[in-house]
Amino acid sequence: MPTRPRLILASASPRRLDLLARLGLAPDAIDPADIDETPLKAELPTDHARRLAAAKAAATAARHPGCVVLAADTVVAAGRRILPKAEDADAVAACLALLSGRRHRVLTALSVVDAGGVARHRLSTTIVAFAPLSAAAIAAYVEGGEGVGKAGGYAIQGAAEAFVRRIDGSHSGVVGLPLFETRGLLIAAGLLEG
Ligand SMILES: Cc1cn([C@H]2C[C@H](O)[C@@H](COP(=O)(O)OP(=O)(O)OP(=O)(O)O)O2)c(=O)[nH]c1=O
Repeated sequence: MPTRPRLILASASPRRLDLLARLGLAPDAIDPADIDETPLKAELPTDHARRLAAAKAAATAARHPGCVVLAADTVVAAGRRILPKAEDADAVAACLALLSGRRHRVLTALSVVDAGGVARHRLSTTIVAFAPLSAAAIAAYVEGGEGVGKAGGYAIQGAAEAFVRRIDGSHSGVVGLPLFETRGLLIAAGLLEG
């Protein structure tokens, strides 16, 4: 039986590690790519997510020839607008005020470079509908501190799931690693049985 290639997770995100474990996989190494995540001028959210996931995978794969490398990028988009990773409490409040009572997209782009150096890509798109949020509800969420550092200023895996009226797509995709698409790419890379 051929030996399975080593798996490198090109991500510093503990959430992605946990989600990978749900596929029965533990990476042989974690080696995040350190790339500039600034959107290009007028870059569309889907293009941005795809570009960053591919760049993360390529940067890490260059350091691990002969290994399978998995990278992802999650973007919260309101229309054509890319929401920032909320830097502080004010940014979290601004994101939630923008998302209140409306639908937005959460895009997670995946890139897997296989042991032969072939890159494959997938995009998971999820529509999330938020309830209208009162100033008090936003203040309480900001106070909890969960939204800082998160794309779009919230984390569905925490208290913010209570704001979600409806989700169409992939819950794991919103958290950061869509399991359906990840499984497909890892089967193609020979790391999982089809
Ligand atoms: C919308 C949403 C975002 N997020 C956050 C986590 C991240 O801060 C952000 C996505 O940022 P990413 O740049 O995709 O990932 P990362 O910076 O966490 O890790 P790496 O680049 O090393 O892979 O989205 C959640 O955790 N839950 C959610 O529901």
